Amino acid sequence: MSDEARPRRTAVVIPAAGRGVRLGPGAPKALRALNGTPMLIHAVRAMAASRAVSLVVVVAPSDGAAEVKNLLDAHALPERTDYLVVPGGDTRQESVHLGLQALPEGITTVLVHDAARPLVPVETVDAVIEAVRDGAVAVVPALPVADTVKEVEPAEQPGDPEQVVATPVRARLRAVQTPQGFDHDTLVNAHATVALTGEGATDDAGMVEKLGAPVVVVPGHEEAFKVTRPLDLVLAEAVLARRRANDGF
Ligand SMILES: Nc1ccn([C@@H]2O[C@H](COP(=O)(O)OP(=O)(O)OP(=O)(O)O)[C@@H](O)[C@H]2O)c(=O)n1
Ligand SMILES: C[C@](O)(CO)[C@H](O)COP(=O)(O)O
Repeated sequence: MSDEARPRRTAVVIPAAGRGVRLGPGAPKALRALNGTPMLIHAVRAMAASRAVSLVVVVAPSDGAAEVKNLLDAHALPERTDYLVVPGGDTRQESVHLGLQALPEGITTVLVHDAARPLVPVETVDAVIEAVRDGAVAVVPALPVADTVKEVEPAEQPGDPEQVVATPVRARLRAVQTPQGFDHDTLVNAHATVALTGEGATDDAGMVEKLGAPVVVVPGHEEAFKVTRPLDLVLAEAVLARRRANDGF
């Protein structure tokens, strides 16, 4: 079968194995509730809302795969989408790598989406998928940066102040979100390469950049923010309350 005739199957890997240290003590972050439903379930629903997504691979805390399987079984999820759960690793990068290894043959487009970004709208998910299907090998949703960003030299001694070394031009900076979208073989190759060199990256597109491949930007969304610190939980609950109020009219 020629490449053009291959059916285009899209899978999402959801790294959900983090502890959520910055959120404070409690259950692993992905299992914390937002409006009574675990953050992970919101994130899975956000991905499965796209009709293009046929498989969701959840990368669970290494000691919590059974609990996550039970959670997925207990919540109503679209029938057109299949779900797999695999145990995660010590870093986000390792967890995504383990999720990629669980993908079956025939997947052509892969999205990687943080469980910690539970409220991303389906329009953003579809825009990422469309850009990959239009030929981009890597796609990131991104927003302009609101604050001025400084590059600093870390303090030499604990307690010493950091020194500013540069102020990048803000108009050229973007805050990148997830889901990030990829041609399957490009992402698998990028992860294999960084695993060999030992070089890390804080997002998956960063690994593709290390291969020298182009990364395309599509508009991100304010509601795709990452739940990282306690105040983000307050914002997430407020977004959900606004959605409920809008649905009510
Ligand atoms: N070993 C890890 C670490 C992180 N993640 C996932 O990567 C996403 C983004 O990471 P982040 O927001 O940094 O989550 P945590 O690592 O849980 O946060 P913290 O650094 O505060 O502990 C989250 O969905 C998280 O569950 C993962 O799957 N495996
Ligand atoms: C992938 C990511 O969400 C893009 O902004 C981000 O890099 C994750 O970083 P974290 O340190 O794991 O929160």
